[in-house]
Amino acid sequence: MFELQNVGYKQGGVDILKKVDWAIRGGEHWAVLGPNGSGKTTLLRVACGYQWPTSGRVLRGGAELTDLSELRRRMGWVGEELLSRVPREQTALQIAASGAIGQIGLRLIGQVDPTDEDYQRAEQLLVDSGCGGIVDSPFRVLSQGERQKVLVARARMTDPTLLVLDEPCAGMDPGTRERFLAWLQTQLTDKRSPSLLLVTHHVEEIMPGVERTLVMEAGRVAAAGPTAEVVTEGLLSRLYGVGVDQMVRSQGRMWPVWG
Ligand SMILES: Nc1ncnc2c1ncn2[C@@H]1O[C@H](COP(=O)(O)OP(=O)(O)OP(=O)(O)O)[C@@H](O)[C@H]1O
Repeated sequence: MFELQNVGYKQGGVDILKKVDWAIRGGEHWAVLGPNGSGKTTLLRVACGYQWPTSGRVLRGGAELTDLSELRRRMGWVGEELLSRVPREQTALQIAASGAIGQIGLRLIGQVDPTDEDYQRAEQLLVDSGCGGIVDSPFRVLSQGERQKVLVARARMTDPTLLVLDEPCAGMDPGTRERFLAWLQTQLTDKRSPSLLLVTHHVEEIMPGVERTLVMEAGRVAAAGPTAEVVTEGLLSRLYGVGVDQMVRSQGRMWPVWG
């Protein structure tokens, strides 16, 4: 689907990304792990076409990209920055439908409104994600889990081939998080879903459907491949500077017991 070859990103004389090679094929779901400041967000911004690398190549479908907006159109992004820009008084349906016109919520004047078909599609996406009961609720009253689902529905309005979820469980209580992750697992196994990139600091959030993991360390790819092979006690201890006493494996998930 897309490929980064020998990608570097330098800002203010600092190498933020160094010699990154990464290829994502259609239908693959990836987790992206790495300590704070290791370059995850920068990598995804390059991968999704929000910024050019300062060296290396970005390919899509085997051909080198010359137009980043082409890449951006095929990517959906759900993260903290987006969450903070949502107009809180607008309804779940309005927020979801605004994805069809490339906006975060609707402006009251001077814009092209979503069509009736867009609203129907947005409602269907919300219903399919178990949010049928909150379509007319203002965003401000929604739970953290519902907010994430509304933003996923918004991102899916343009049929992205790849969807980035940047720390979607941040701030969720354990019950909300587990219900959200159970829902995410159903999305991962649904053939209609786009490929997913899940950025997280918590290994246990890597659901069984996320079969591959890329690990960033100081701007480089420290490891990439099948999650079960890549995510080991030794790697986690080195990455985070805290020992892992044991890794509990249960129902396809891994729970590190930090020492
Ligand atoms: N525009 C910028 N100018 C200078 N330095 C930057 C810029 N953007 C990011 N950095 C630096 O690059 C490094 C990687 O940042 P990035 O946000 O990609 O890391 P991250 O792995 O996503 O971190 P976190 O887990 O904390 O979100 C950090 O040291 C950050 O301070």
